[in-house]
Amino acid sequence: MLKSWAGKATEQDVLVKKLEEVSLPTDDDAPKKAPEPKPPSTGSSVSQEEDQVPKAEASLMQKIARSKLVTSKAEIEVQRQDPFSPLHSIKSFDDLNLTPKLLRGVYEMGFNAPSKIQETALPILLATPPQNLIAQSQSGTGKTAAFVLAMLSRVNPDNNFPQVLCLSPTYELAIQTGEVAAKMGQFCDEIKLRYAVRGEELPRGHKLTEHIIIGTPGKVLDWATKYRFFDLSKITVFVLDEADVMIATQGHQDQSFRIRKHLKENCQIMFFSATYDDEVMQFAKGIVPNPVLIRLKREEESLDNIQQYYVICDSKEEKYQSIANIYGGITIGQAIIFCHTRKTASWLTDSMTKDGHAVALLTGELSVEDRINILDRFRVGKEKVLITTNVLSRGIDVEQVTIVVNFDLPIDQNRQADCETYLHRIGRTGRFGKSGIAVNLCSHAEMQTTLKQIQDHFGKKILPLNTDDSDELERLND
Ligand SMILES: Nc1ncnc2c1ncn2[C@@H]1O[C@H](COP(=O)(O)OP(=O)(O)OP(=O)(O)O)[C@@H](O)[C@H]1O
Repeated sequence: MLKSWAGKATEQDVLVKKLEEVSLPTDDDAPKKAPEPKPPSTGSSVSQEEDQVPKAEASLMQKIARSKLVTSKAEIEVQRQDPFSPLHSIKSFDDLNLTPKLLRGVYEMGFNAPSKIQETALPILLATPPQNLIAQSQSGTGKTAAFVLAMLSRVNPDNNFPQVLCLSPTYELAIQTGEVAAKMGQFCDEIKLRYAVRGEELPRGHKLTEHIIIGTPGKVLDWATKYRFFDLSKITVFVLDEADVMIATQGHQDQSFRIRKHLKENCQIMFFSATYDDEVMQFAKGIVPNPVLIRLKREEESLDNIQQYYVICDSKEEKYQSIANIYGGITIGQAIIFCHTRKTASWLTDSMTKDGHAVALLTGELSVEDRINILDRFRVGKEKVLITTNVLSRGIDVEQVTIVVNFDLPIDQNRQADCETYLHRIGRTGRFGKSGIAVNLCSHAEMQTTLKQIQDHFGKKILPLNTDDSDELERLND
């Protein structure tokens, strides 16, 4: 068993328990971020407090709640700086020349074949000479498993000092990565791991002997440069995980750059992110010289098997009536209803419960553990309807969902249509080639503005639906 010297919880249960005790994100070595300024209120139904959870918390929840690998129709796009370097994709973990113990760990985890990102990334990560990599693919596609495998296989256990360094944006995400490393390396007794996270203290003058360090930037920087517990110039593999979350945690960019400056030129650098906007790219470029760039191409076809409708409703009571009609008129597998604020979500939950429906409410004020319990109940069908906010807009698979209702249309901070969130929300239905229905409840004014922006963005017509007409509703069953 790979030894973790952190003295920290290494079991999922314990971790989840611990999460209850800390309010996230609690990475206390990161300077606190000032709250985002709230957009001015417009007096509409979306003017109450929005329900946004911090990126780190959302990412953690996805990691813990995910039941399996996310399958993606998107293709991998590879951009290489060096067109002559050998690059081939592998179809089996056996092709990677891993040590037998490591290979056993991989199979023990139930990984029969590499995922798409792993097929492409692993040959690059394990190539000789080592190549730098910037990889982007959506959450749940197997990035963590890919770089953890690379980290473990690059360790030289004869050298008893830190050689592999992995930076995570928060304590909890660092522990999650360590858990994967511990599982994958369960037969590699000789490899040792140490967490550099808050709560871990070492006596002055201590020299680390563990091979892998997984930690948060502030703590790692302190350990390496202030206390000299280990030598950054001896690091041969440097992994930066969750770059998009890292950027959202103030101070981490700067600390990561400072760590980076101490690394030797030949240190292999791997950079992973689920999203890839300009800020992430800037960050990546500052850290990774001459990288191979791989990314999952954007999925454009995701709306194809979803019938999209809108219903004109000028008050929340009218919206409620619409939902009641839909509920009475069509055969629903399971439904998710998205509201913009916790307040609306609670009101809707109370109203539906009073009318005798079994509904569940999932909002950001709940602990991560409670949210996961609610999702688990919904997954097994204990409730047919899940009412939620943007807390759940991305990343969670529930295969039985046949209808998604936007009680409020998704808008961004500038009160423009948030097309990405729309895609993620309605992408909760119609998964794996099944057809799904998305119903948007909106006012006349919103139909002409936000809904039109969404329609134009995706180039797909959103049709009117009269929920008072039972024949029309009946036709949705076809
Ligand atoms: N080759 C594989 N075969 C089967 N399951 C896999 C494979 N690779 C990863 N998984 C599983 O799929 C899930 C998602 O993998 P992983 O956490 O590596 O994804 P990720 O892209 O890092 O996600 P995130 O962006 O949330 O960190 C995990 O439960 C993991 O155990």
